Amino acid sequence: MEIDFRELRRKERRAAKRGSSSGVKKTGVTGVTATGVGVTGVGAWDAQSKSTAGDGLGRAPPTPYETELPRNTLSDDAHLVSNGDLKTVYYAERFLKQALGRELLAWLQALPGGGDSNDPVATQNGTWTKMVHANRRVAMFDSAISRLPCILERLCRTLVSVGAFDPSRPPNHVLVNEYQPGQGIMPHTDGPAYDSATATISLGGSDVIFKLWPREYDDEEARRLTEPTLEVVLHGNGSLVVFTGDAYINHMHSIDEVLEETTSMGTKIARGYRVSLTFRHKK
Ligand SMILES: O=C(O)CCC(=O)C(=O)O
Ligand SMILES: [Fe+2]
Repeated sequence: MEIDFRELRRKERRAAKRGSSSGVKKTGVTGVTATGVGVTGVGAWDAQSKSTAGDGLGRAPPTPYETELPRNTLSDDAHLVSNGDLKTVYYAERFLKQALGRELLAWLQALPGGGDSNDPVATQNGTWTKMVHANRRVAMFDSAISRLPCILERLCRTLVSVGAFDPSRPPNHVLVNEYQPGQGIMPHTDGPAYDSATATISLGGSDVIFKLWPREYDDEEARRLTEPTLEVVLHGNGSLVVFTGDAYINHMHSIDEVLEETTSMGTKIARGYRVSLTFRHKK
C-alpha cells in the first residue's frame, strides 16, 4: 500500500478545490511540450523490448554517466549538498549525458497516453495517466508488474554503481512525473512503502527549486512562517538528486506550483516544461 501517495492525492485534491495552493498562479500557464529534439531511433528503448544488450537494434546505447564517475562516490564526495542540519542529500548537475537525456525524454514522451485517473497507483505500467486533481501526467514502471524497460534497468544499475542504492536493494520502481510551467508537487514524504532512498533525474529543460521541509510542517500555515530546511536547484537537463535517511524519513519535499521562483540567494528561475524520473526500491 502506497499510503503516502494517497495522502498526497488527497492534499492535491483539497488544494484543487480551493482553486489555488500556495499562491499558484493559474493564468498564463501554457501547455508547452518539449518536442522537436531531433532524436532518431525513438522507440529503440521500447518498453516491450526484451533485449538486455544495447538498444535491441544492435546499436550500442549512448554512454551513461557511470563511465565518468568513480564507483561509490556519491556518499561522501563533492556531490553532497546538504547543509549543517541535513546531511543526506546529494546532487550531481550533469548526471546524464545530453544525448542520453534527449533520447530518454523522447522515449518517455512517446509512451502510450492512458486515460484520466483518480488514482496514480492504479495506472497501467508504462502508460501516461493524467492525475485529475493535480492536473499533471504520471507514468509508473513497477518491476513487480513487468520487467523494467532496458534503459531504466541501465539507469538503475548506474544508480547502484554510484552508491545511491545498495547493490542488494537496487531500484525496482520508477515514477515519471511530467510538469507543465506552473505545476509542481505539494510537500509530501515518499513513505514507508519504499526503502528510505529516492533518486530523481530531471529532464525537459526547466530548472526548479526542490525544497525539503521538516516533517512537522505538514501544515500550510506553519510552512508560511518558515524557510525550508534545504533548497536544491535541480538543473533541468539530466541532473540527479538523491535523498536518503534523515532527509527521506524526517522531511517532506516539494516543488512550488509557480511560474517563476527565486532562491534564498536571489537567483530567479522561470519555470518551463520538466519531466522527472524518480527511482525507488519498493519493499
Ligand atoms: O519531480 C520531482 O522531482 C519530485 C517527484 C516526487 O517527489 C515523487 O514522485 O514522489
Ligand atoms: Fe516524492
